[in-house]
Amino acid sequence: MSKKLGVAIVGSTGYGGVELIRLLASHPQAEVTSVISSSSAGTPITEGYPHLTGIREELLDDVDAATIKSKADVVFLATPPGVASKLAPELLAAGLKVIDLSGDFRLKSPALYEQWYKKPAADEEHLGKAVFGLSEIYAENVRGADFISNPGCYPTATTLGLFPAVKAGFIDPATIIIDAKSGVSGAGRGASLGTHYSELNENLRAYKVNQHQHIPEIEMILSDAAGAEVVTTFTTHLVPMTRGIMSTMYASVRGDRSLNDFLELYRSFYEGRPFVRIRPEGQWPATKEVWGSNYCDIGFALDSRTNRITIVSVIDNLVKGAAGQAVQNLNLMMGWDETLGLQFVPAYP
Ligand SMILES: NC(=O)C1=CN([C@@H]2O[C@H](COP(=O)(O)OP(=O)(O)OC[C@H]3O[C@@H](n4cnc5c(N)ncnc54)[C@H](OP(=O)(O)O)[C@@H]3O)[C@@H](O)[C@H]2O)C=CC1
Ligand SMILES: CC(=O)N[C@@H](CCC(=O)OP(=O)(O)O)C(=O)O
Repeated sequence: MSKKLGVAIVGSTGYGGVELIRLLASHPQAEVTSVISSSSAGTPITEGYPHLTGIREELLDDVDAATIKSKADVVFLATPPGVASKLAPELLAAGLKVIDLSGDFRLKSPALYEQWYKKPAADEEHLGKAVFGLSEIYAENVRGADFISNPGCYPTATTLGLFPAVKAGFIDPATIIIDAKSGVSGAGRGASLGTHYSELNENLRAYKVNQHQHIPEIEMILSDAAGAEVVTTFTTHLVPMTRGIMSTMYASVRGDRSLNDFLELYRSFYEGRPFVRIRPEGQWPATKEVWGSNYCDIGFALDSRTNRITIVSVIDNLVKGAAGQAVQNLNLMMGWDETLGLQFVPAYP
């Protein structure tokens, strides 16, 4: 049997990192050879994650480029904003391929990053080198690349739902309004006032209204689809559930289009892309229907009274929104079938 590709995970003690461990455990061509922690090196990962007992018993490694290179060929960075901007250049210089799950390399303008993330941006040279990996849209750029910037969870659900209609001119981009909701694992493992049980349970709250760091990322993708600058309204809500994102999008339809025109457009746009599933008329996707899987499910309704389209797009934030899409990008980078290690049936109910 041929040797598998060695993969290291920085931030393996976080939710994105531990989801990478789960997905890569059944990957036929890649294996995790180093799980890394900046704060708990030398302790077993099972201390923080007993569900990995008997699956990953080794000790956590320290963050060190030379050690990572001695154990792996590809490194995933599942770290908070502001870490990859410093670490990725060192890892690339050591000869590693890098897939960054954070927002550090998505926006190409340092000023825009600093405006929305309120942190110093990565250097312009590396911002220019990072390939933005929204897999279904930019697969051609990802194939053969060495450095991938994985998209955000909300931008993935939102732009997969909007891109074909904007690109085809079926909707007026200036009229788009995006109403998005996320489960709490989207905020990572660290506890905070807004995410602890009694604040979250039996509650629904809007947050970061008009200030969310994913707004410029969504606008970057929609502007690419439109071929002109698009600005948009995007409101996020925290839902008392663990996993899942639903983006509900509204826009005015251009010209005389039927619902069937939209269904045909989307089916043809995503033909051969197994992780996007277009729902038939009248069937609305729900977050549970993609739970634990790499699917993005999209449903539509056209209101003839207002001539507005409603598009609902759902993903699992930790899979298609983070670790799953990162593995999909690994597959594309390596020239493998993009579904390797990702053929999970959603866990239902
Ligand atoms: N959760 C989600 O649904 C999604 C998350 N993302 C992005 O992915 C990244 C990871 O998110 P998530 O896993 O949820 O976050 P978590 O907070 O759960 O985990 C982040 C991990 O990063 C490690 N870390 C912290 N500081 C450093 C450092 N200076 N150097 C190296 N490692 C460090 C920590 O582990 P340790 O202390 O052991 O080093 C921590 O466990 C974030 O940028 C997030 O925005 C993107 C899409 C979706
Ligand atoms: C529920 C929740 O709090 N979600 C986070 C998603 C953070 C994230 O994934 O941030 P980057 O993609 O920018 O790294 C948020 O809304 O900020």
